[in-house]
Amino acid sequence: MTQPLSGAPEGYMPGLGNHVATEAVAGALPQGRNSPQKTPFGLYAEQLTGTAFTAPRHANRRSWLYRLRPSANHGAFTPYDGAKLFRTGPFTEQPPTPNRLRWDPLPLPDAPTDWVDGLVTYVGNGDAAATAGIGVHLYAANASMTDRVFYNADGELLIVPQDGALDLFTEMGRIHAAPGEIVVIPRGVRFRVDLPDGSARGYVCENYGEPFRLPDLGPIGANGLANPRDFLTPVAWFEDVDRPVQMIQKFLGGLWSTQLDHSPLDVVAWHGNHAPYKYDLANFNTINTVSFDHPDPSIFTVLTSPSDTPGVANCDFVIFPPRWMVAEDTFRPPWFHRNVMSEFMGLIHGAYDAKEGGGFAPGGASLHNCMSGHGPDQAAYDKAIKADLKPHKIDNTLAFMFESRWVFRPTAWAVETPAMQLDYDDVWTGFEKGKVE
Ligand SMILES: O=C(O)Cc1cc(O)ccc1O
Ligand SMILES: [Fe+2]
Repeated sequence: MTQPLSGAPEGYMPGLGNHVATEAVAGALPQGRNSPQKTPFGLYAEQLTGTAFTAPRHANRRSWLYRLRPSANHGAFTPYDGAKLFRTGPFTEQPPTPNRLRWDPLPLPDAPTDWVDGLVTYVGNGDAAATAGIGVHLYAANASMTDRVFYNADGELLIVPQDGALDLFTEMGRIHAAPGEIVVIPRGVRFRVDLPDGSARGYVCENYGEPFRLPDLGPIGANGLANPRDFLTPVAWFEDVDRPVQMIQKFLGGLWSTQLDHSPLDVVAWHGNHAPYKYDLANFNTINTVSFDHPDPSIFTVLTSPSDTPGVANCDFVIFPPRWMVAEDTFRPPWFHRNVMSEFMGLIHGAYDAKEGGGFAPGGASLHNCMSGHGPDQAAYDKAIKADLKPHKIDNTLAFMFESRWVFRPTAWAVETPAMQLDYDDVWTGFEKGKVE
């Protein structure tokens, strides 16, 4: 097995977007060419692309997989009737709403439910067919995927565990992800999810658009925010399993299933740069003011999916990690604002500094769409204007935001569930009027 380079835990290779080569069995990887006439061990060579063949080199993503059987080796797909709350853009179930929405955490299911069936779509935007926009899902699961594998033809999946770790067995290797880490599974990569803690909850950003990449750093310089070497890609791993395995895919919103007589997680070796990866958000190098004012949260961008307009993201994945607050003569929490970009937020643990009055709980979620006024609740406001502005560490907290140029539309489930808080607007009532002489 390829051993990781220095610094990475065993089983992972450090770096993001690198062209790597890895084999689970020595000698499985063809040398010097991608598709030799005779492959080692009679493995089947297959190219998996994440971008068009002709995408510019800096954006081009593809990998070569060497597997026990060609992945074309399956029968017809028929409609799959599980995962009943999993939705895809265009989102038309509900009219777009300018209302600010907030949800209590998603309860764990009563019946045995695995990661795929436990996905619940809250909001989304764009259109998977147009390769623009994102779907935002939460999952609550209490069963591992046994003899079931999933892949998504509609986009990549950025998974944010909130409660309970995930063991992801992918075509390209194994990833263990605990709350505080994130995982990205590229479009098309097949995987199943085990729940080592027995149950799990978390968030998923399904990205129909340009794959996530690191943001440019501009005047910050060559280092900072999420550093490339902290991203971890698994080494090759495979299972040689000859028994019935159900393969589910999502294809333009439709869920389809087919039965294989083997596990499709049978890639013995691979090379390329289209691969899953994980990242521990604790490694984020947080940059903030050391003088005054509250900078825009774009300084907290971990990954960005650009749109075709420079600087205007299809989706930015932004975090609000533990950090020192030192700003002088400054209202330190998020200010009141109305944004052109739309914001979906979640909380992994702790409390969020703009909401002191309760209601935004770990596992909960909120939506503030384009031009919807929002910001600190009254408790956060009152505390901040009275605060003694000593250096203060905001600790034991981890919130995040999926921010998008496209307005989010809720699903029917999201506005009908009792988890939606009907009184969210009230957090901005009761502010005392300013007194003008
Ligand atoms: O609305 C939010 O809480 C997210 C947010 C945080 C911040 O520090 C500045 C702007 C912003 O939208
Ligand atoms: Fe905001």
